[in-house]
Amino acid sequence: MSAVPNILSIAGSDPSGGAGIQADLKSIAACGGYGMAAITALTAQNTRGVTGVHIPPAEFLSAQLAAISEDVRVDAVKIGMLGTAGAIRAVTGWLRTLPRVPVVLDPVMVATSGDRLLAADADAALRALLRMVDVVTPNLAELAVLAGEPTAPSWERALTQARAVAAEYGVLVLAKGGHLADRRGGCPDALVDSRGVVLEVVADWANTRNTHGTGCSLSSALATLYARTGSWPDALRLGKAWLGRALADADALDVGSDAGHGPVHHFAGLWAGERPPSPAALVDTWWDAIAGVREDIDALAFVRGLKDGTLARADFEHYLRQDALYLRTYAQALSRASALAPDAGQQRFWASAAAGCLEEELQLHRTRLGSGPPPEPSATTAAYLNHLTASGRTYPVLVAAILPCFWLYQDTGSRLAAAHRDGHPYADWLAAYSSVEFDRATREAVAVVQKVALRAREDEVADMRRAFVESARHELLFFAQTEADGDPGGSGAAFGSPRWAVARAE
Ligand SMILES: Nc1ncnc2c1ncn2[C@@H]1O[C@H](COP(=O)(O)OP(=O)(O)OP(=O)(O)O)[C@@H](O)[C@H]1O
Ligand SMILES: Cc1ncc(CO)c(N)n1
Repeated sequence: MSAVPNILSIAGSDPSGGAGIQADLKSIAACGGYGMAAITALTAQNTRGVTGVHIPPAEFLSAQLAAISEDVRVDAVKIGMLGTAGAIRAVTGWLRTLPRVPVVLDPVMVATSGDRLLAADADAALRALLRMVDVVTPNLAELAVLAGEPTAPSWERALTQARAVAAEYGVLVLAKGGHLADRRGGCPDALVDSRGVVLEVVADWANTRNTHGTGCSLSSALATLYARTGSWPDALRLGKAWLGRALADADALDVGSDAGHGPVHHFAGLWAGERPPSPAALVDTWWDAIAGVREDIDALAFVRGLKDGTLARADFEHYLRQDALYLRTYAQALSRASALAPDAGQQRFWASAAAGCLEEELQLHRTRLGSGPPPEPSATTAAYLNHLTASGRTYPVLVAAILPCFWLYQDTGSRLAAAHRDGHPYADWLAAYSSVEFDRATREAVAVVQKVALRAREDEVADMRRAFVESARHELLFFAQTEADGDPGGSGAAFGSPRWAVARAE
């Protein structure tokens, strides 16, 4: 079987190319699918609005659908403008003839311009169709119609409506925040089931008028990326990152007059040399890839001794000496990430992490280890530092290599924290790595790396993942180097701050 999924759009035509099947086919191609289109309606439309709608007989829609499914394997379906109750019934009837296929329904009722795109008597038919789909992607106004309420005045209310719709129709609801009046936070979208939010993704607001067809584009991207990943949350993460790029570069196109809303740039990433959004770019899959390393860390005598307090002080101090040395070069890697960062938010995050890391290193020396000369790096420490330095050639690979140092310590620290009790000889260490500040810094670091990975080319993503996995292996070896150096050293003073700074990237 080909790795390229066959994606069918059942939707209306927008001859100006920004919405409808034209947007769907571009989105499907940009996201790595083979696009097909069964046309429900012709609109006469441009970036300023809809001037006419022509709907062919529903029987002809049925004929198009039958022609496709008699011949072509359909891996996912996106449904957009349906126009009439007859068209909806044709689609519902056709879906019943198919083996199980993932379906995304964008319940197109009105265009961005305010023009009506669904007949008033089609409501009941649409609700029947709703029960047959996997995901429905209403904007705020459409969500309100489906929920039978006024348009939500707040995002919280929209989420409540989404949950009610999910429960009533047995679907996932993607509530979209593109029309929110309150633009103080980012632009939120949330995948909601009958129990509540499954995944919320908050995007930066794109400062552009060119948002025509974003709804069509996102729903086709979701269908395509679901066919490629088998996961709706993953499809949403990838689809939103792709749409964000298409919105950010929308003004590079010159389509329509200033009075209208132009299209987004579906191929912005591809034309810049990137590959279609890749499931391998999801950092959660990297985390899964190091499950064995994480198990090995938990099983180390050093980590078990740290947890229950039986670890020999000399072993702990040997580790700390190497760690102080490590942190000095790690801070240089963080500073280099700051220097290479593409925007001020990321620049600031890495710079303050570097500063926090150096403070920690000084504190380690002063309190636990006294003021003796720095030790020689062990072979293990040197190997890890060489890897970090070698990863510093490009920003994406560097930040991927930096990440396990945050993530594995936060993960290990939060699990060891259960052992935290008065009189524990390493209580200060346990507290530092399970602090809320360190949790927050780690979340932020993961989010930054995720953002970078989703914008990277496929070969860069592969390099990032390799660098991440290699750093994780070095973390394991680093914990494992517990041979004592014979010097009992300092006095068990407190770690005031966690290992890294806690600034936020945005
Ligand atoms: N200015 C913007 N900046 C960032 N994201 C946006 C912006 N406008 C819309 N989006 C995103 O675009 C997608 C479509 O959202 P929206 O709520 O506009 O749906 P819609 O009304 O169905 O779209 P359409 O404009 O095609 O009718 C969502 O993922 C939303 O978050
Ligand atoms: C054909 C068509 N489908 C959907 C929309 C919604 O944006 C539109 N404007 N035109």
